[in-house]
Amino acid sequence: MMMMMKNTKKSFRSLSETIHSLLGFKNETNSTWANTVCDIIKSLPSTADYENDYDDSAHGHDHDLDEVIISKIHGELAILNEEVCRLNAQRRQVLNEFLQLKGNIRVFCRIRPTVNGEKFSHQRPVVPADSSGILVNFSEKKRKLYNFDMVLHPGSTQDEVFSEIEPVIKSALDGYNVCILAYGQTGTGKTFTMEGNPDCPGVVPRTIEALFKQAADSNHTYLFSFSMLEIYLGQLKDLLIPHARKANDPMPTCLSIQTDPNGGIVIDNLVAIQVSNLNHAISLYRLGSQLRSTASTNSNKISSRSHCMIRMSMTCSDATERRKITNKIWMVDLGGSERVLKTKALGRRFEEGKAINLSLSALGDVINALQRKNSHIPYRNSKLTQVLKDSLGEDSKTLMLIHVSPKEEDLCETVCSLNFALRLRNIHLGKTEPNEARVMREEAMTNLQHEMQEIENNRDRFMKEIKKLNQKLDSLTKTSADSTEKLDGLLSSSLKVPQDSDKITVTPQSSKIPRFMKPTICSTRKSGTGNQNLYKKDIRPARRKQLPLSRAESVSFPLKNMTKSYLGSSISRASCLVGLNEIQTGTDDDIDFSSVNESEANHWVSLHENKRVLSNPTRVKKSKPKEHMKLRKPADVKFAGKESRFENISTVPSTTSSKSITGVDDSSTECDIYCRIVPCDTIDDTCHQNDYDNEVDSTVISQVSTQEAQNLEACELENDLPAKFPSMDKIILKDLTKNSSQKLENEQTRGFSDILKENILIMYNSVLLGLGLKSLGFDHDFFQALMN
Ligand SMILES: Nc1ncnc2c1ncn2[C@@H]1O[C@H](COP(=O)(O)OP(=O)(O)OP(=O)(O)O)[C@@H](O)[C@H]1O
Repeated sequence: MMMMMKNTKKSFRSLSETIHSLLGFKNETNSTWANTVCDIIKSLPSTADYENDYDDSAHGHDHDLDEVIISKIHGELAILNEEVCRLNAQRRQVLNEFLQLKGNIRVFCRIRPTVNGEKFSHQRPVVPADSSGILVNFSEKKRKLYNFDMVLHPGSTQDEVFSEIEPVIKSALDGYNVCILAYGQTGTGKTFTMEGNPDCPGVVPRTIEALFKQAADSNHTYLFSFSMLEIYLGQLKDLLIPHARKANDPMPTCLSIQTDPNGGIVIDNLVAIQVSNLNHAISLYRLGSQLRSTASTNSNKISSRSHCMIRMSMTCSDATERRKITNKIWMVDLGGSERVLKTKALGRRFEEGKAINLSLSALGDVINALQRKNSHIPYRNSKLTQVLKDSLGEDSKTLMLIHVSPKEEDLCETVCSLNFALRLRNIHLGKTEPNEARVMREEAMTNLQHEMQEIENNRDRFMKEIKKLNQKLDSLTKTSADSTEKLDGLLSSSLKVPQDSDKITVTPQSSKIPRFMKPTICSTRKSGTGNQNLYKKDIRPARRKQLPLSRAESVSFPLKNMTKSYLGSSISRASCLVGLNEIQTGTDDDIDFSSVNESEANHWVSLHENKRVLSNPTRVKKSKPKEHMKLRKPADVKFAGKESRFENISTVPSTTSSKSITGVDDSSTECDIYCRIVPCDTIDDTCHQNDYDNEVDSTVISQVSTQEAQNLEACELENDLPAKFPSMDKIILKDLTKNSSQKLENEQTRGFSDILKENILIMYNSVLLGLGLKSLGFDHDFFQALMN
């Protein structure tokens, strides 16, 4: 490259010498363009200058030092990352041991506080005994203690509940399937625990938040997707797809449960939406919650009549040590168990209650069989257990949150719930765990917790170190990129190196070139030179290029009849169609894609592990043409007949020309098009009409007198000028007519031989200049422009 540059430099010199020697008559001719050519050549940097600059910027000591530091940082980062991976694996192992000691199926009990002025007799029926026991008072003499992994007393906060759940979220990120279930009688606070309210968010929003946070803190990249369904009357319903409400509404796609070759559960047709942040996931959760089947019952004003299941799937491909590449966390708000006789439910409510009780019983059977390590696990007895099949077994973590009512009249249901929980727990830990064994277990758990804390502290330290190094690396690479850019700038200001050619093209400094020598924008575009700087990162596409109608990545989505809380959030295709009040459809075919074309729709829904995964779609708004852009529309514009005529117009001061003539402020690439477009509001229509109809042939001018020619030209020019600028057009007109009269005067005073001589001389010089410039790499377009 250096050799090439030197050779070219030689050719610059020889060109300048050649032109100087060949144009020995330069002084006689006194042509301004010949002087300008010499100026250009003189202004070219000398070889020595270039070499110095190049050496300074590209081969400086700083640059070398940076390179050394960068490679050192890379080395350190590799070691630190390895260390973090090792600590992650260690932490995972310790956490797993800890959870195993705690129990892969853990059972908590939450006692609902009194609400809405509920009153009690002198003795409360359900009282927390200690942190893990509940005392049930059947009568004054008869009491029974129930033990759990943890008891959450009536005054417990959502924070306290979540702190018990948090360790399993780490397990989920480690690749284990996790299942969090809220079980209990109707009206005992299951939905409150899982969903919460804006003031006290529940387990679902907190879990999602923790997932995103912990994923961001880890040194891996996770991809999350959100799904939500309900099991209503034994049927699976996608809560991100609107249900049919009217008779003629199409039925939603049927969800079916399949098992993949690895034993994983796949729900066919379930919508899974990739979520990149908490807000996105929460807006989907809210949307799904609104579609839940609820009804008012004797026990609860807004009673859930189904099992609501929220699934967050996570994929992490860059952590080989993870249990699975893709795993999931299920958060299930189970339907309330109820005594149908007590609730006096009839008809549909009765059917709902029956279906809920049946599936809850099936769930109890499955967990019981799992704990007993039975050879047959009765998963197939309900849809609920089929869906949770791969999240309840050995290789997963289960949390059961049992909810009980504090009311005496609910004692029977409370005892049922407690017995259900006991059945799960007793099997896991053994009915009578000796005290000694329990103490040892607890001690081991505390040690493991400390060990885990230490590992996490070390890991955090390393992570901080990695972050610091990365920042340093960024700043160093930026510096080196800056210096490269500086070098590029230097190169492009003097020598332009085309990517695909070994030729070096000289780009003369535009300010030094007379206007007639500048290539037109059209020619630069054709030749790929000009504004398209090869080294510029953001090469702007020509404006004419239409933007694609939709992008794969999401920003926002137009929502029909969406409540205020959803506005501005990214929502699924389903939500786009939901219209909440106007529920329409559920199938791919039925979905109202009226605002979306077919290819877009296909783009949104991609198959991901047999699931329908909606990549977050974005509808790119067709923006209304701006006022000044409207001027470009054919109906609104008039084309000046000749380029030369336009050029006259373009001499109108910049404020006018930039707005009214080009209509573009920054796109130089489009300039050659819009330059020729004159908006109708800047040209008087009558004048313009004359302009075309009465266009004067230039040959006529030679036949008329000088004065007539002047008048005619002035008249023509006057017609061309915008009527809006009377003062300015007079000035321009005066200048132009003056020039043309001078020209005619010269024509008359000089003899024919003089004119011929001058023309030959110009031609001769042009050829010489052409030969010289050709050797510098100027292309055909340039000469065309020159000739024009
Ligand atoms: N821990 C709590 N603190 C304050 N209010 C609570 C608590 N638990 C429940 N509630 C209140 O009790 C009422 C019933 O709760 P919720 O709807 O969550 O019960 P549920 O078990 O989900 O009922 P269902 O099974 O019928 O859906 C609600 O008004 C809720 O706000």
